[in-house]
Amino acid sequence: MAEVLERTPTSSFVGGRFLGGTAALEVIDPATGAALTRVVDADAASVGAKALDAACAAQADWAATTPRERSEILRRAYELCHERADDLAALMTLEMGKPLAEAYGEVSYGAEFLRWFSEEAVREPGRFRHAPAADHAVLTTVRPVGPTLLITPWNFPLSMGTRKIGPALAAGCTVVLKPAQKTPLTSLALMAILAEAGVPDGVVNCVVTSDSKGLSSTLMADPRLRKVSFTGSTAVGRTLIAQSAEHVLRTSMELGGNAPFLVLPSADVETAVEAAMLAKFRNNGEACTAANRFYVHSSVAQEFTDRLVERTEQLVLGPGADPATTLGPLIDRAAVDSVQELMADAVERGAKVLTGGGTGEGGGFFHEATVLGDVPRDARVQREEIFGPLAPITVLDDVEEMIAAANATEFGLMSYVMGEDLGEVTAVTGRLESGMVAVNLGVGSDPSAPFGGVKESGLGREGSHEGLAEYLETTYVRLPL
Ligand SMILES: NC(=O)c1ccc[n+]([C@@H]2O[C@H](COP(=O)([O-])OP(=O)(O)OC[C@H]3O[C@@H](n4cnc5c(N)ncnc54)[C@H](O)[C@@H]3O)[C@@H](O)[C@H]2O)c1
Ligand SMILES: O=CCCC(=O)O
Repeated sequence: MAEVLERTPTSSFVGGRFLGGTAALEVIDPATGAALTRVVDADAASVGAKALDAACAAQADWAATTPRERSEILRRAYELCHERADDLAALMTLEMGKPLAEAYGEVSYGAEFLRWFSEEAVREPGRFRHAPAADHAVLTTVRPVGPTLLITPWNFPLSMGTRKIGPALAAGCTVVLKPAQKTPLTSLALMAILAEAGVPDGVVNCVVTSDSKGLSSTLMADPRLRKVSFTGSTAVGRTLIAQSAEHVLRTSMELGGNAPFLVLPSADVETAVEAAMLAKFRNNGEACTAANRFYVHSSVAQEFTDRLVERTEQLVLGPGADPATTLGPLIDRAAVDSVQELMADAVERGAKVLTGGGTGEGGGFFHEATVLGDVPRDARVQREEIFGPLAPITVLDDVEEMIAAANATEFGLMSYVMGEDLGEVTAVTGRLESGMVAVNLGVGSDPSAPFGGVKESGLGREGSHEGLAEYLETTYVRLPL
C-alpha cells in the first residue's frame, strides 16, 4: 500500500502546477506514530498570495464557461476518482487511520459530490415574472460569488474537499483549498485528478501549510476574496466568522456536533443497536455527526445496553490497512488523551465502564471501543464533542425528558431517533433542534440531501440544491413592459 506515496505529489498546487520545494513537514501515520512521508510546508503569506492571484486571474474565464462545460469536467473528475479508488483509499487509510473498507466508502461518498454537482451545474436557477401591477417585469438571475477560500478538516480527507469544490466549480467560482496539515496527501492527489479532468490552470489551487491562521488571514484581508467555506471546529469557525466581517464575505460554516441518539419505547432493539454501531463507531468515532450521547428509554434500556456491549466487543481494533480491522487508530496522541479524560470524568461522577476503556500498546494512537453506563447528566461527555469510540449511555424514564436532554446543548448538527411508532417518532423529530435527523438509521450523510447544522453547528448547507446556492449571488434586472 505504501507505494502510493511515491505517486502522490508533496507540494502545494498553484496556477495548475505543483510548486516543488524541500519536503520538511511530516505526515504522521496514526497506526504507528511514525512519519509516513514529508510534504513541503508552504509559506502562508507568499504562497497564499500566489494562490489567490491565480484564482483571481482565472475567475472571469471560468465564470464564462458554459454550465455544460463545467458539468462535463466535474463528471470526468468523478470518473477519475473511481478509477483511482485504490490510491485514494490507501492514502486516506495511511494518513488518517480509518479502516480500508471505510476509506473505499469515502471514495464513493466523496466522488458522488462531483457527480451530483456535475448534474446541478446545468440546472442554474433563474426566473422571469411580471410585477404585481404588470407595469414592469423582474428578471432574476444568479452569478458566481467569486474567488473562494475552502478550509477542510482531517477526518474525511476526500469528501470534505469535494463537498466544497463540486458546488464551487459548478457555480463558476475559482478556489483556494487549505486542507488540514495532518492529512494533505489525499487533497494533493485530488488536485492531480482535477487537472487531468480538464479543470483549467488557476481554477483550483491547494495550499499545504502548517500556518493555517497565516493563510486565512492573508486571503481574508484581500478584498478580491469573496467567500470562505469552512468545515471544522466551532471555535475556529467563530474566529473566521469574525474575520469575514472586514470585507463582508459570504460564509458557509460546517462546525462541531454533539449528536443525541434517542432510543424510544417503541424502538426495535436490534435495529437501534445496528444504527448505534454505525452512528458511534463509523470513522473511528471521529465524525461531526457521530452519536455523542445515548438517551435510552428505561423500558428498553437493559436489552439495548446488553446488545450494544456485545456488538461493540466484536469490533476489531487495529491498523486501518489490515483487512480484519473494523476500528482504526485515532488521529493523534492528543485525541486518545482527550477520550481518556472524558471517560475518567464520567467515571468519577458515577458512570460505569461496561466494555473497553483501554488504549492500545505501541506507538500508534489506538483507543478501545468503549461503552459507559449510568452516565450522569452533569458529565462532560454530555456537553463536549467526544471525537472517539466512546458511547455514553444515560437511561431516562420519560420521552419529554429525552427531548429536553437532546436539546440541552449549544450544538445542533445531527440527531438519531429510534422507534417503530411513526406518530411518536415524528412528534419527536419535529421538536429536535438539529439540522439533520436520521430515523432508525446510523448515517444521515447523503450528497443529494442538505447537510448542515443549526445553533452553533453552523451556517449554510452542503450537498443537494442548497449546496450550489452557497456559491451563487442572486441579482435582478427590472425591465419595462
Ligand atoms: N459540520 C461538519 O460538516 C463537520 C465535518 C467534519 C468535521 N467537523 C468538525 O471539525 C472538528 C474536527 O476537525 P479539526 O480538528 O480538523 O478542526 P479544526 O477546526 O481544528 O481545523 C479545521 C481546519 O481549520 C484549520 N484551522 C485551524 N485553525 C485555524 C485558523 N485559526 N484559521 C484558519 N484555519 C484554521 C485547520 O488547519 C484545518 O484545516 C470537529 O469539531 C468536527 O465536528 C465538522
Ligand atoms: O465529520 C463530519 C462529516 C460526516 C459526513 O459527511 O458523513
